[in-house]
Amino acid sequence: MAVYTDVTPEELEAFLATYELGRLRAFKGIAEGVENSNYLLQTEVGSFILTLYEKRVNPADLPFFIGLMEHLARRGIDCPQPVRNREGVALGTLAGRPALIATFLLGTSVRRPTAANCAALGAALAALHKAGADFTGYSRVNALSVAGWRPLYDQAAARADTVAPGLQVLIADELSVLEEHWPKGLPAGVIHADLFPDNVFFTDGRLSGLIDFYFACNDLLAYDVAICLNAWCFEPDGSYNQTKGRALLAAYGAERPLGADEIAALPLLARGAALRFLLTRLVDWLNVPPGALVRPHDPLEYLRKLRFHRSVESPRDYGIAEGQMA
Ligand SMILES: Nc1ncnc2c1ncn2[C@@H]1O[C@H](COP(=O)(O)OP(=O)(O)OP(=O)(O)O)[C@@H](O)[C@H]1O
Ligand SMILES: N[C@@H](CCO)C(=O)O
Repeated sequence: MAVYTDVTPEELEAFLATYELGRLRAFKGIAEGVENSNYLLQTEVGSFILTLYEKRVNPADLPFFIGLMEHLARRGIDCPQPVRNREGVALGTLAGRPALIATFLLGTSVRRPTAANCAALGAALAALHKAGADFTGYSRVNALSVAGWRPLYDQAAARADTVAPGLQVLIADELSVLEEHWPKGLPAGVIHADLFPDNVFFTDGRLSGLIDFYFACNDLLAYDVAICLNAWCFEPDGSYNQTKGRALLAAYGAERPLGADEIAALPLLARGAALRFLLTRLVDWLNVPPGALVRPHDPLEYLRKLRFHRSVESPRDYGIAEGQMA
């Protein structure tokens, strides 16, 4: 995350007094991430994460996110647990923002995922999809699926070529193709939609937790797989690592076999996922708020990934095993 909204110790102490978490011992802003403001809190009873929701989070969606984290935890998924205040309410207001305290998960994220990490991630993603299947109390449309990309393009188009020559036309072309051919009718359910390595914790080499559910929504399950192929299976030099892709896809498929229609759609879904992150990164890159403690992500990383997906000829190029093809 990042810190966009400053909180004073007095404000925080008054907020904490409404919870059964004891007195505040220490707190500090967390620089990682780009979306919301996050603080690590130490209180008399332990460590917690305080999140203040920023621009991309619609307050109306917060009951979905909070309900989902509670549901997944009940289904055995290791994820942060919203902490309820003395009145039994999880969501509060602090420094003028919607605010949530959640449990702190142990573990660290990996910077350079190995094939074994990718396999663990694939299995955890499938487990998440299965655990989300009976989360029916709330639903949330994916605001950052294909219908949401053109508005992002419109925000960035005029200045896109300042980031890379020719970028505006490339995105416009890609958008037209994806809008016309985006798959319909594939299996859908609750997806995480942002399960990057920085949102997955490992302890002693074992996957120990998933965080950051603030893009979770109801969408195509295979789109979540495509997001993870983008986020986990490329090397720093921009090349796709088929061994990592194979590990991720095989471990996912062992828990939740992909259908032939989902496999056939993978190249297009991966293109869409690359465009989604290219667009949000581009908009953020062009609009860093003055004074914010944030490091914007490089949009061009996703331009390179998009180019790879455009060159793919078959789902086999991602490492789908023969046995997984119909
Ligand atoms: N429940 C938690 N337990 C432990 N650490 C956490 C927890 N939630 C967040 N963090 C820490 O805060 C950092 C930022 O959190 P998070 O990834 O949710 O932020 P974000 O702004 O939504 O980021 P992103 O750019 O991934 O969308 C994480 O990298 C992690 O170090
Ligand atoms: N995971 C995203 C940031 C949060 O949406 C990215 O790397 O662009």
